[in-house]
Amino acid sequence: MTTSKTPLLDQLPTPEELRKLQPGQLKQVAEELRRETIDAVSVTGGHLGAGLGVVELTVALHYVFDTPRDRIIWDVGHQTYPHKILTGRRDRIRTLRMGGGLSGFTKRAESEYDAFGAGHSSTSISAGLGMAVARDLSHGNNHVVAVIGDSSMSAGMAYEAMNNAGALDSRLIVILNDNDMSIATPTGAMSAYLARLVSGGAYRSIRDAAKQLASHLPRFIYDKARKAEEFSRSFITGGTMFEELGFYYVGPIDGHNLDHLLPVLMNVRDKDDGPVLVHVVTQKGKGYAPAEAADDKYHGVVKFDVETGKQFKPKANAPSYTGVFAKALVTEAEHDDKIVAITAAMPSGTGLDTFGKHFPERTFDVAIAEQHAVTFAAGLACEGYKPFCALYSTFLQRGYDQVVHDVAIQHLPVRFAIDRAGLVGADGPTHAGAFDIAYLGCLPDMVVMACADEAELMHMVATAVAYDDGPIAFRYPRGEGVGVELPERGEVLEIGRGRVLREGSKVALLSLGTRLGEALKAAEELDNYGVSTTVADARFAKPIDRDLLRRLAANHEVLITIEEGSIGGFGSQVFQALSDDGLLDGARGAFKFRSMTLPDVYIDHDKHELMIAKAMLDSKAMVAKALELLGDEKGAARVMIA
Ligand SMILES: Cc1ncc(C[n+]2csc(CCOP(=O)(O)OP(=O)(O)O)c2C)c(N)n1
Ligand SMILES: CC(=O)[C@@H](O)[C@H](O)COP(=O)(O)O
Ligand SMILES: [Mg+2]
Repeated sequence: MTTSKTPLLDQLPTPEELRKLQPGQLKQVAEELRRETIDAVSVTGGHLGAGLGVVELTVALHYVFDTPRDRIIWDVGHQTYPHKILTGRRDRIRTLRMGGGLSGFTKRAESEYDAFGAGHSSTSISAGLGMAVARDLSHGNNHVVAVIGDSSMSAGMAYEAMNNAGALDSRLIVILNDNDMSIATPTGAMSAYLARLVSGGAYRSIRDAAKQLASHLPRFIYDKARKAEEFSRSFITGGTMFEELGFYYVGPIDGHNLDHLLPVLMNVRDKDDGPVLVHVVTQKGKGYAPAEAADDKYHGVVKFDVETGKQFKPKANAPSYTGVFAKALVTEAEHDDKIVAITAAMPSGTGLDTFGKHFPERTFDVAIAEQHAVTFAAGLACEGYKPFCALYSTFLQRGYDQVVHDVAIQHLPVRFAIDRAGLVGADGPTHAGAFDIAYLGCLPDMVVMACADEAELMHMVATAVAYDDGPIAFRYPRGEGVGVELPERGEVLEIGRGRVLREGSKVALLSLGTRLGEALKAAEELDNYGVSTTVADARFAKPIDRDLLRRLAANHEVLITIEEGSIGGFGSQVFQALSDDGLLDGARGAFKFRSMTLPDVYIDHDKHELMIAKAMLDSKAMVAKALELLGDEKGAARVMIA
């Protein structure tokens, strides 16, 4: 009979059972929960460090609060693997981030314990305030708790929410999970401020003594003492900014010590008025030596050996697009001292950590503040610099109004290096770079490029450096390139000019971005059906190469565009151009145009290649589409079932 490594956790399928335990048993629950989390992520990969840092907090929250009736909202949601194990999903935790398996973030459709979906940071307080106000409007009495990290607290949205919560004086609990970490080392004044609060030893001891004394006094004296205590606090620590925003600040307390966590959480739970912020200090990667020792605290890991912590990183067959971008930008910056680079708390993810090693004074990590990053870049561009704003496609969505209002309308030459464009695999729909072609292509005066491979990416970096007539963006996917030979330095491309790679006469496949490889494969396959196929690489989603379009429309029966982007993107631009040029006015059936895009749905996480097949954007789907348009429906059907 195998003895379980988690005997107590085995008896806790949901928080109901957890809440029946004695407080003294919770330490063991936390130990077992940490062990289970490490073991699960060792076989799935995913976000580990953040979850390890909130094991005790997770246990304490589900013990003190009547979840799911009391709402717990986790910011970003990458730290919720322990939460998922405790809330009825332990049996599926080893399907994490796999096709058909658990999401790597909170997801309302996945569990009633996931009060709010996440993936992007700094949304928890806004969502929590919404739920608190809804409770008050319907005369409810449940609690609402938002758990937000120190870096997620650096985003403007968090302040908008706290400002409003303070003004409404809503009963809302915010737990600031301060592990002094983001993905990389923390940046910004907020981090320094929190460090001051945490290190204010004098503050803690005086305040603790005053609290002890005050809690035994009659209410009216207690209120006076509380005012005095706030004065002492403001006197000692300059007043917590959170209190200036209308929050009652509690802390900092040790977020790994259940003897501290439980009484404080019970107190704030039973405090019946206004917003409270509990400042807990934790350690990212806590309790797992390889994570504690790592610079990134094992923020994001692939499968690994539990004993040694050694990650099983797959051997790369080609350089990553991110790495090629970073190297190309370094090369360009060696020739142009006006080039500066901006990241929003993603230095390693965007490759700007590499750029920063070469040009530290020209590299800016603005923390999780994409809106600020864009307008900060606009300011730099006003003064003649060449700012490369390197953001994931999905995170650029957070700064969209700034792109329109502060950059495009003012024709400012900001360069947008859009990483993680297209489907991103395990992170799923919250992180998909699905919409950038659509949301940028509709902006007057915006140039939008998409590279077909890593050599093309180098050319686009060089083109962006040279282009000073307004904003320009280039998109590239997560992961490895295709393994093409790389030039020493990128060549400047002619704006708005595509290229033909294969000449045919019946079908034209006009690809944008990295679908080109599959388009060339499709053309080879169509040869077997006697269908002569042209393959062209658009290179630009905007401005459209109208000459190329006219040529393809005039010389082929069928034109198909392909892009790893949503509806409303490149295909729509092409449709607009074809119709404007009267190229769709011919006799019925004379010329057919179709646009292959991501389907108009949110595609759940899976391996990238499986998501692409599901999205019908692989070579098989292209062949089937061409045959269908040529009237060979049977051939098309055969292709799809093969
Ligand atoms: C809007 C947005 N920008 C960037 C990210 C990428 N990101 C994911 S987690 C993370 C760091 C979060 O740090 P913190 O809030 O301190 O949580 P911790 O990982 O330390 O627990 C970042 C920048 C994101 N999820 N959302
Ligand atoms: C939680 C979060 O938003 C980031 O950690 C993101 O998952 C990183 O994505 P990549 O793995 O593509 O860099
Ligand atoms: Mg942190």
